[in-house]
Amino acid sequence: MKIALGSDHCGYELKVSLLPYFERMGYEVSDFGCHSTEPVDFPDIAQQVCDGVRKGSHKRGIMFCGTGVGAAIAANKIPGIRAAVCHDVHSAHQCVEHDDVNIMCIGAKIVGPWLVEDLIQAFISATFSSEKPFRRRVKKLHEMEIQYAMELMNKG
Ligand SMILES: O=C(CO)[C@H](O)[C@H](O)[C@H](O)COP(=O)(O)O
Repeated sequence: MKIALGSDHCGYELKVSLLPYFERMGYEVSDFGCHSTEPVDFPDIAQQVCDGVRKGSHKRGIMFCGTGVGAAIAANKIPGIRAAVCHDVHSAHQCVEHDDVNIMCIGAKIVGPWLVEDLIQAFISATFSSEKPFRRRVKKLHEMEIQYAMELMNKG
């Protein structure tokens, strides 16, 4: 599974510290930035990471900012993206199993170096459930995207 990575300046060091972990686990990753601790704006990075996922070159994405919150807000603006802040292992797998989350957002200033590996492992190993209620709900999320996009277009 190819994974798109991204961070802002607050998440940069944690993201980079995880590169040996990804290699050890045999996960193929692309780093869409940022590439230093120079301040950047998380929406710019979220766009890069999410484009990798929605265009299909990467199956899932993982983003790191200070809290994970800004990254998740930005990612959820992008059609086809379902992003969640996950700071516990149960959410990290259930968000995929029930909600087909494709971008996990982590607060680099909130979680520690051991927990983050468990979060990533849970997120990457999980698969979307084939049960009807979960499929129906994700379909509704998709329909909401279309509905609100149409509203905007009709406003001209
Ligand atoms: O946590 C974040 C957004 O939810 C981001 O990491 C921001 O960068 C955070 O707001 C910190 O910003 P600053 O420019 O480093 O003060």
